[in-house]
Amino acid sequence: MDDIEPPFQETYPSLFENPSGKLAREERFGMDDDEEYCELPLIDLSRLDFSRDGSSNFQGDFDECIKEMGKAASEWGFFEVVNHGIPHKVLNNMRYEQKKLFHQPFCKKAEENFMNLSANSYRWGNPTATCLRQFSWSEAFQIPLSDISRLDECNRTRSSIGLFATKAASLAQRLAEYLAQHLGAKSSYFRDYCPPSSSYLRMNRYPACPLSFEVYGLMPHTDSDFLTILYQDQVGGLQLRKDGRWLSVKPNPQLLIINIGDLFQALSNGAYKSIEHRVITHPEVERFSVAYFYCPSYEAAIESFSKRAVYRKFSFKEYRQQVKEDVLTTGEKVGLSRFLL
Ligand SMILES: O=C(O)CCC(=O)C(=O)O
Ligand SMILES: [Fe+2]
Repeated sequence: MDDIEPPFQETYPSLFENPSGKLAREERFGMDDDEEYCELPLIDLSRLDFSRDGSSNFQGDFDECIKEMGKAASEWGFFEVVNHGIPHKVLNNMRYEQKKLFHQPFCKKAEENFMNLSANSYRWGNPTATCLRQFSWSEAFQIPLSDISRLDECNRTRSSIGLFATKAASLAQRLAEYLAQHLGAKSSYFRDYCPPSSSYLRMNRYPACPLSFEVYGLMPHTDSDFLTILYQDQVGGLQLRKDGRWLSVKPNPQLLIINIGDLFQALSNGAYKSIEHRVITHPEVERFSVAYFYCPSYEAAIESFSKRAVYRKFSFKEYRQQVKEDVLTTGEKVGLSRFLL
């Protein structure tokens, strides 16, 4: 059988020959010697649903739910949700198809026309890395929602991915609207500027990594969207930075993780936080996750709700171009601070 793994070490021998300085244990896990786990705020979204089982929830529960979300978005930039409305069957089918795709031979995945995806949809490692710390031991398919209908694998693959995307799109919009309302802002913004076709899915696979103390699964970053819905498996490895410490998120495939992206931080004038996060690798087990990135159209203007804006108005296109330029010239995304007034 052909190898499914991207040729990480073979392609970048100089990076891997003399691993320069390990990711020190305290850098991987925070100051303590042991991995430090955090309890993310867990929010039961059934309280948003007024007609569930024919019964109505109380307005008080609804308000409380939105308050909890707003608080989590401000204090953590991350929260977990249960009763989120995406059926487990949809999630399971998505994961099944994702595994099937990634378990194809590397040479097939890397083909230009694989599944009739747009060019550069498949990515792995980091071709511009100059040291191991900049390298990501992972592979991903990045799929704009507008590409899903033309996927030419079998129908089942297309419909499983499509169904997941449709459900995630509607959840993302609802959450964004409630989060905006919580700040007293107009929630119609999202309906007007975030058509489903401008969002995208990223399926991630983190192969077991023999050098798991040397290399990240995904480098530290913030997401360049309004919010992200993440569905991860049971392996674990996601960490977020809170108050200067890296904390690990306990994996629970029954829950979805929601995190605030840069654009919501700008829109909310810094009230909601786009938090840095990363993935560490596992020495023996592969890990899968899928992220839905809720984005506006390229032309959409991002402008703070507040009269005393701390960020200047910018378009999503401008933001993407700036990120791209910074990554090319400095090796890193600078992000929102570029747009501070
Ligand atoms: O795999 C994960 O847990 C995180 C993925 C992620 O942060 C991303 O794709 O932007
Ligand atoms: Fe991310």
